[in-house]
Amino acid sequence: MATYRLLYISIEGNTESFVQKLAAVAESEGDQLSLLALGDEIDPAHEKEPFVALVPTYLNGGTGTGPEVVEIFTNALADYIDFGNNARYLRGVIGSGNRNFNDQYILTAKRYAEKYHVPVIGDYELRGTSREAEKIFARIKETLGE
Ligand SMILES: Cc1cc2nc3c(=O)[nH]c(=O)nc-3n(C[C@H](O)[C@H](O)[C@H](O)COP(=O)(O)O)c2cc1C
Repeated sequence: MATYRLLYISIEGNTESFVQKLAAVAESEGDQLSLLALGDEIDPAHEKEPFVALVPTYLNGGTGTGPEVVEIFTNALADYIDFGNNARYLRGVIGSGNRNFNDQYILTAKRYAEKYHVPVIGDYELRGTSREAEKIFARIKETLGE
């Protein structure tokens, strides 16, 4: 049995729903998740083990991928990763969004990957499916080690 550390932020509940799907997959495989949901009310703390971040996309302005497209709502997650040495423990990001946004689909996760030099290990739309949770949990295990 292993425990996998996941950090996430969920403004409207979709990411929370997908995290619960991941938790169900983990439990079915005899593993556990160590979860931290970020928000403005969470005090910064020092992470002590490798983690993966689930990053929904909230952008406004612009229609493409230029720098004028600005983050809204999810900055608490980035601030937490930037705190102390936390970024050192980030091993990968999972992007979520809505394909209606075309080129901006999961753009925030892609920006994290570039900024922190880690891979995007999976993506899904909105609440995701159980099948996607199975595939992405397998990637989490590969990324964080058994
Ligand atoms: C104001 C707003 C802006 C959004 N911008 C994007 C975007 O640029 N790209 C994208 O892929 N999804 C975008 N989305 C879709 C969200 O990322 C998607 O609904 C996600 O599942 C929200 O996660 P949450 O319910 O956990 O907060 C946007 C949604 C809203 C409400």
